[in-house]
Amino acid sequence: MAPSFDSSNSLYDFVVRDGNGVKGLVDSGISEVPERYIQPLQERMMNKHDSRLCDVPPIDLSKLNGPEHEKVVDEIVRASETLGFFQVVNHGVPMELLESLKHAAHAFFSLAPENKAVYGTGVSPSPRVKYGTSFVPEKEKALEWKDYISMVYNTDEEALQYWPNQCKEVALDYLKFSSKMVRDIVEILIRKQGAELDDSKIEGLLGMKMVNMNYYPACPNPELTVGVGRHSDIGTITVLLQDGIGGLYVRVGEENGAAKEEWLEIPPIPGALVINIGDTLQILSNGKYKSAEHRVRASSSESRVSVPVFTVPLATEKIGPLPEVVKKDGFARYREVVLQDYMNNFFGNVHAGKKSLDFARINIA
Ligand SMILES: O=C(O)CCC(=O)C(=O)O
Ligand SMILES: [Fe+2]
Repeated sequence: MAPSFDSSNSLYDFVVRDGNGVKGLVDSGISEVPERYIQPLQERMMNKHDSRLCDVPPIDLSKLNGPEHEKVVDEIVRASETLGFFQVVNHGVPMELLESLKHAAHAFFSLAPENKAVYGTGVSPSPRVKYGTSFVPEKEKALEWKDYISMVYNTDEEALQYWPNQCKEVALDYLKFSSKMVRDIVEILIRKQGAELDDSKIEGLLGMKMVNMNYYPACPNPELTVGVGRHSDIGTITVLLQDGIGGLYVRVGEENGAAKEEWLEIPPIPGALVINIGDTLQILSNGKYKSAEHRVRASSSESRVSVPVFTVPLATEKIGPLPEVVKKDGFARYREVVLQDYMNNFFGNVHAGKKSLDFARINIA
């Protein structure tokens, strides 16, 4: 018997406060998306078959170590300057680990609600581990159809002590195996802007790492809601593992020649990882690299999981356009910001496309 939520508040309490999440809502037997999840018309995502697939072939990262080095560098730079999204293969993360990560995500979200709720805000045994739902539910008019667990890396010991048993080992391995690729790509992109950063500056830019596991339960009316609303990520780059269900879309902007707003689907490619540029690289490059605006459609048939690793500068780091680029351009598009302030602004507001960048933007008359 499906529960009746006689007010929007009782639904909010069930999903958010009591930690049942969207998964709990679906498991309770609902047959349609509750009012609280219905997005305004302009944010809804139309039928899956109405949009084009992004057909750019994945970039083979192993070729960075061979005679085609420059060609691969160009592919990475070009993708970062246009869509801000690309896929990579031969990336150094073992295939079996990718499979284990998807299983681990399902294992964690299959736990009984009370076993996930122990990682909720205010009760989690570590401030660096957080289970939640939607993005900032206390501020959102319409909630997002997603539950997540987020794990910020500090030390191995801490991760093994506090991250959930169902996923801690694989999440830690994933973070380690992907770190080299993240560093290589970020170094390539910075060098292409004519800047040489010393090791300590690079470490500062890559200083904070967070692994998330996202869970999007099968949804009775995917056309009325969103899995994740339009946003850009705030860090340097994000590495994302998606399963085979699909539903990740990136916005093609006017700068890429689109006449009107268009969203391309980033198709699941077995064994590939998705890379997207975050706000930090857009700011550092004075706008040359495009932090990608993206969103996720809920799926009607099966639950979907995705596992991003976010690489973000240290909270104390000051981020501004690289002096070499400002010199070439003759002006700065962004002011220098302290990353902690930038994050507080991002996590304190609902998803709203690339509005997060306004926090650092200098309005040029
Ligand atoms: O699930 C996905 O494919 C993307 C998720 C995402 O954009 C995020 O977690 O920032
Ligand atoms: Fe994202």
